[in-house]
Amino acid sequence: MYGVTRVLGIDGGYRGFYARNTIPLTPKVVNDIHKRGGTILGTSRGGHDTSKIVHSIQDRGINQVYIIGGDGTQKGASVIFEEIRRRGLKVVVAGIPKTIDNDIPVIDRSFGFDTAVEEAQRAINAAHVEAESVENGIGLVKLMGRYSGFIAMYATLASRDVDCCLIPESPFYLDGKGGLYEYIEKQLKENGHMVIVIAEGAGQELLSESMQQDASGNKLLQDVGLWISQGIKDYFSKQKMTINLKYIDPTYMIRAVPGNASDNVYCTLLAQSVVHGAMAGYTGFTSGLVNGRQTYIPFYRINEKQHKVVITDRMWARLLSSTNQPSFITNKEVIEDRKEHISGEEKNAENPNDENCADVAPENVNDSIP
Ligand SMILES: Nc1ncnc2c1ncn2[C@@H]1O[C@H](COP(=O)(O)OP(=O)(O)O)[C@@H](O)[C@H]1O
Ligand SMILES: O=P(O)(O)OC[C@H]1O[C@](O)(COP(=O)(O)O)[C@@H](O)[C@@H]1O
Repeated sequence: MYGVTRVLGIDGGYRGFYARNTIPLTPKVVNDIHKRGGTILGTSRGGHDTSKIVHSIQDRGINQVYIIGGDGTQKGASVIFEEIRRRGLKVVVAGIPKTIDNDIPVIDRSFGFDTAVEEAQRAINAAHVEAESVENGIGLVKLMGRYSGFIAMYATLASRDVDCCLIPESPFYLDGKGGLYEYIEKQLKENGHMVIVIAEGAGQELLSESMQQDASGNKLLQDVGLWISQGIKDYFSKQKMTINLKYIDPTYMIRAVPGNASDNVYCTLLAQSVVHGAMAGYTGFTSGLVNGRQTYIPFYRINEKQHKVVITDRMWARLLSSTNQPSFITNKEVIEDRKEHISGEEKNAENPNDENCADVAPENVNDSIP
């Protein structure tokens, strides 16, 4: 449509700009990639050297850069965009949101999320079958989600076999009245089995803090699944009650599957519209669906904050009423949280540019660069 003759793939994330050879991308090369998991380009953490990246873009004569990744990647893209602007180059920088955690704000969802929720059903089903087959069976499934519990929340809502869903946004406690152990005991006494879903970032404040980071600076989390399995076993052993706990960690198996039909359609839509935006001369934006509509969102809006489950919102309330689990929070905390949320919304209403991306426009490379 646009008569482009050369498309280069950057191998292995940001460091691939300056440390690796490029991969020529032709229609033949990319024809089947939606049927495979992972990435033919490779991925990495760390290695964002802005100056070297922009030098490489200049040296190779690249005039449009499309960057696919999560919140860290979008931040990196924004820094590249600023440097390109500072150097006065006529190069478009556009982002495509990709993370199964769904922690990118503004957009309806990032691609891969829907697939992850669907694939998580297999693990939850297995946990349910195992738990139901034995006396006092507990099936425990860990799902991804460092800071945002969307996969756990949606997988729980979709399955309806889950009795308790624990996410990073909803602090919980273990012992005493209203605590997790009391709830598990009640469920086992009433139903003889139960299924728990836990997001990898849930309850991290209860574990000893890890000081380790990955190359991108993300904190390396402790395995909350193993930790809570042990806690549950210890509790019931003290209660002299026999339980059968099966812990399933399907996290990388879920991340490695090919996208489902809905994610494939979403990718087509994102890919086509990001190219149309770049060809129209827009730059410094991420492409994404907002309330079902295709939009171009300036980097500064995408990078403002992380998208998280709001535990005083309806979706979490729906989850609580479908699992019947305790909310682990007091009324006072709900009121405080709600107040905070509402005051945030009011602030945005006063300044719609802060929250409504329809009112903010990305830059046009032809206008902004001399
Ligand atoms: N604030 C930042 N500025 C520049 N580069 C960043 C920033 N945050 C992350 N990056 C880079 O973005 C890449 C991806 O970030 P990472 O956090 O690993 O994954 P994700 O994009 O999935 O959140 C890494 O190469 C990392 O170095
Ligand atoms: O491959 P790694 O480095 O172990 O990544 C694991 C992390 O990647 C994720 O799947 C996605 O996180 P990011 O979006 O930050 O890359 C997390 O849920 C998980 O903690």
